[in-house]
Amino acid sequence: MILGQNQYGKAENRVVRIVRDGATHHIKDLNVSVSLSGDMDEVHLSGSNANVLTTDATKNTVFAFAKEHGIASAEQFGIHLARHFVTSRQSITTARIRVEEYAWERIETPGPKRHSFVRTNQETRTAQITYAGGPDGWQIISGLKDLVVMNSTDSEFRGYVKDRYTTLPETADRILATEVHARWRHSGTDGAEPEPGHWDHSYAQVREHLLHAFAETYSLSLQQTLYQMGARVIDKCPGIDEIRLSLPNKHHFLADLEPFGLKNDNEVYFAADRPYGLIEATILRDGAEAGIPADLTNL
Ligand SMILES: O=c1[nH]c(=O)c2[nH]c(=O)[nH]c2[nH]1
Repeated sequence: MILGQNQYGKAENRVVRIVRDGATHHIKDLNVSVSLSGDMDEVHLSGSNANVLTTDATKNTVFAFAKEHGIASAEQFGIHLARHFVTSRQSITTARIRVEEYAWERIETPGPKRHSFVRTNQETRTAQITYAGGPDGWQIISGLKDLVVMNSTDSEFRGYVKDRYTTLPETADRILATEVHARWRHSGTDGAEPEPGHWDHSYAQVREHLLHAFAETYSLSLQQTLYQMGARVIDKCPGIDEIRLSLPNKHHFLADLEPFGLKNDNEVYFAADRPYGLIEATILRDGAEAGIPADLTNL
């Protein structure tokens, strides 16, 4: 038998970095997972730990880098870490850094103190940085998850296959709601430090395009809406070659009010949490090769 693909590292390092600018403080709150691979046959086969950088040290590196380099963005922090692991040890050939970022909003109060925050309840920003060495060894995938959106009209669903198990009534006016889970891959990344604010600006742009495309599309299906959302990003963001969207259809069924002698004129819905339709697709720039895995749940 042979040893197949393997990787190791410390998962879910919860690192919070405070920047104190006088009375005004800033917070970065990340969940960072490090995964290293390379010449690790012997630790599995003979038990020699000679090539093993401990997962404990990878954890320590995350916290030390938060101090030494600061956290400009999830992407930039991941780039620093990935470069460090691959360039500092010959036995490590690939580093994959996954980051979730939790957003805090300032609680604005009268007076000079600016150190209170409330966790925003919207999406979680994500990033995955993989570095396999050399100038071309970078892959940077940004993303978001749990961004819940709803259109209360301008959505229909008709003309689908009717087999003997089909009971769903056609509708020309329904609620369309989903929880956006998106990943997008940046092209031409060489790990160089872009201008300050680059990654935040890029993130804000993609988020805006996704939301606007969702709002502006008259939907004939969630599949069609998904394509419009992804296509908008590829069209408007030249530095992004690929985007994958995973959209659960958060079904809203008309509540049956007839037993109570009430007419339901598209006003009262039952928001079902499961089961849900799950609509997923990748949209690619012409000529680009797919690099984002199909199953986003582990990303
Ligand atoms: O937008 C939709 N796409 C489907 O494929 C589907 N299937 C279903 O039952 N409802 C919906 N809605």
